[in-house]
Amino acid sequence: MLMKHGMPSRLAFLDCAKNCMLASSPVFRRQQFLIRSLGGASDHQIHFAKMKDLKSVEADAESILRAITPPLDPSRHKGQAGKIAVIGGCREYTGAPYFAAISALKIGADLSHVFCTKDAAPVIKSYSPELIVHPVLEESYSIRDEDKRSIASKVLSEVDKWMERFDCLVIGPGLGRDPFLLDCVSEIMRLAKKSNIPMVIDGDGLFLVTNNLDLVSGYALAVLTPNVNEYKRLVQKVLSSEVNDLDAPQQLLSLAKQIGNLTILRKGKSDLISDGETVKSVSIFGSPRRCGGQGDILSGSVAVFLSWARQHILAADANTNLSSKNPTVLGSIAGSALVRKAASLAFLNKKRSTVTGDIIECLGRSLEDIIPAS
Ligand SMILES: NC(=O)C1=CN([C@@H]2O[C@H](COP(=O)(O)OP(=O)(O)OC[C@H]3O[C@@H](n4cnc5c(N)ncnc54)[C@H](O)[C@@H]3O)[C@@H](O)[C@H]2O)[C@@H](O)CC1
Ligand SMILES: Nc1ncnc2c1ncn2[C@@H]1O[C@H](COP(=O)(O)OP(=O)(O)OP(=O)(O)O)[C@@H](O)[C@H]1O
Ligand SMILES: [Mg+2]
Repeated sequence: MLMKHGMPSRLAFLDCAKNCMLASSPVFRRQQFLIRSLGGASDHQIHFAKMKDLKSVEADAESILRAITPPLDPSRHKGQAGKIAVIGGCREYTGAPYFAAISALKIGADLSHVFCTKDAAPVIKSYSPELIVHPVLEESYSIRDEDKRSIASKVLSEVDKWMERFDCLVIGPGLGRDPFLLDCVSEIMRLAKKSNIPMVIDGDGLFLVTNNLDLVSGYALAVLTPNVNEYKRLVQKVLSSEVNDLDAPQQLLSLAKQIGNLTILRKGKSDLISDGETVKSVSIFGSPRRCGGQGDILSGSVAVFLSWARQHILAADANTNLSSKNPTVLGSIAGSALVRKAASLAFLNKKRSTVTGDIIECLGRSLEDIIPAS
């Protein structure tokens, strides 16, 4: 029924208007109720059946958290519990990289770095003396065209000096979308891949990789953590289709497989995690507050747990008891579960006024409830 330029015909328009009126009429709603009572499969029932499938893949997140969280052993030295670097923070956004980096420390990482623009650095430093902040990135507005090449190579060498020390990078919280800055970050990602450093990619990092899939394609140590918008863009780009909520696990599996078996953590009412081989869900009760910044806590948390899962798997050799031995999946499950638990605890205290900082303050206690420090 489409005419030239993809415009619907008048007939189709009338049909659609009739259906809308029908759907809202009391007679139609009563008919639907009768069909449901008599056993006809309504959309709701089909949806419920799929939700039941989804339940069967619920991860045993607490066991994973217990298995991969390292003991507080006095013989360990600084750095062994993890060194994380967040690549993000620009003129507009200074909160997001701070949330990601401080969350990593509050969970138990030893060192947390932030690589951000020169403008953002003093602001992020002023939030916390705990973070190591490198003012190395540049946006187009602050440089001349003829200087771009030399500045790009300077940025890269500044980050390269540190690269081998990191257990995981978080790419994207508050990064912005400046083309020059994103070109530099693409090069940083290529460096990280060469050194086999895991990467959690979030926020504007997802904007970058959705348009440049080669940056992560086939890299098993990458985790993408899309929110609803970011997931939609990824599905449209990679699968050339729309998001299918009725078959969410299957679609996520195809997406992860298609990009080359990296791990995707799809955030939502339940978080879904897939590496293209399996799909797990984390449905622990979280918070009904949707204040900005909760995804940033998650990206920093996944980075820490991913590093711990890698250490655990290496140390435990083949004897480890975990059903998934993919550290990116284990790290995603652990991060998702802990952030949701912390969000629910924060909401218990603060109700409607819960903000991201309140959730960060609950990370420690939430982990303590699962695996006490002593
Ligand atoms: N306190 C902070 O500093 C926070 C910063 N945040 C950062 O904010 C940035 C955006 O994240 P969101 O979760 O809001 O992103 P979303 O993709 O969910 O949407 C952001 C907004 O940008 C619009 N948009 C979509 N495509 C665009 C494009 N190509 N160019 C310009 N605008 C576009 C969307 O319509 C939406 O209104 C990320 O860097 C993220 O990390 C958030 O994490 C929230 C907290
Ligand atoms: N409807 C929901 N119910 C419960 N928890 C949710 C819901 N939606 C998201 N979450 C949880 O909130 C956290 C952040 O997800 P969200 O989709 O808000 O990320 P985001 O949009 O990237 O956040 P940010 O503002 O940091 O960019 C995740 O831990 C996710 O599990
Ligand atoms: Mg986000």
